[in-house]
Amino acid sequence: MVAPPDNDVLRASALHFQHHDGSPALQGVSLGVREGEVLAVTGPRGSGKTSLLRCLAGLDRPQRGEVWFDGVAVHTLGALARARLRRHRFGWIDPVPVLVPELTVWENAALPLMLRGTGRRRARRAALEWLERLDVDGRARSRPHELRHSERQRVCIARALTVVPSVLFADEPTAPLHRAESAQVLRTLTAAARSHGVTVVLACAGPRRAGLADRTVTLLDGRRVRTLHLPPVAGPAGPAEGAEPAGSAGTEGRPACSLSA
Ligand SMILES: Nc1ncnc2c1ncn2[C@@H]1O[C@H](COP(=O)(O)OP(=O)(O)OP(=O)(O)O)[C@@H](O)[C@H]1O
Repeated sequence: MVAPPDNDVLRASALHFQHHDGSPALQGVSLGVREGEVLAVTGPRGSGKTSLLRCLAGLDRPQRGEVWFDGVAVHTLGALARARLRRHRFGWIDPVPVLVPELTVWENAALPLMLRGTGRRRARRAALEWLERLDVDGRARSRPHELRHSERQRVCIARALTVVPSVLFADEPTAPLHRAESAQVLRTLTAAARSHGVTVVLACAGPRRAGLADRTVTLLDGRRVRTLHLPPVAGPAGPAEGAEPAGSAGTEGRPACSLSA
């Protein structure tokens, strides 16, 4: 097997993924991510954003298709090798903050570094730096239950950045934050990634949050689309006359969706 001959640090080819219960999530998605790029993956709920990020990060294995990272065929790796790859090269942010309740905030943020073998003192210093950037350094000695939900999410973002991963997968990272806070945190995240050469794959539901990205890829029903035009949902009698498409801000109101090649 030979790596695709291009400059993308991460590449997916014709990914097909379905969940254990048979739900189709990805139906032939291909994309490349350049080194240092901030790529936004947008699309409505259920369009496959999380599934795509999970396949790219080696958390799930596609049933068909290939994932290449830095010359490594991720789709062929066993569970242990994928876990090692994630620990050493990738960062992950979930839409809901999950922290170790027994550890303090700084210990949580330093944990991935310590798991990589960095000493406690150095890991603490790095964690505090990132907590400061995310404006939660004042909470460094608190336990997660003492924080507000949005503060816990900032800690999760700091934790993901502390290791300065090669690729950061951020799945709706600002979902628990209100709009102004969300915009500020996204700016911090993308600026930090740019200054440290971190490649970012960012899933976000709406085009507004994708504004800070270098490029946007849109999914609809597990496929990559060029423009998002949601067709009206057909009932037993067919689409309602003049029905409003249940679209996002990017919807132009035409009852069709154009699929990319
Ligand atoms: N654990 C699961 N088991 C079965 N089907 C699932 C599971 N998670 C997601 N799906 C289905 O897979 C498809 C893609 O979901 P996915 O979560 O990847 O989309 P998404 O764009 O990230 O949506 P959201 O914005 O709601 O997170 C949807 O049809 C969804 O219902």
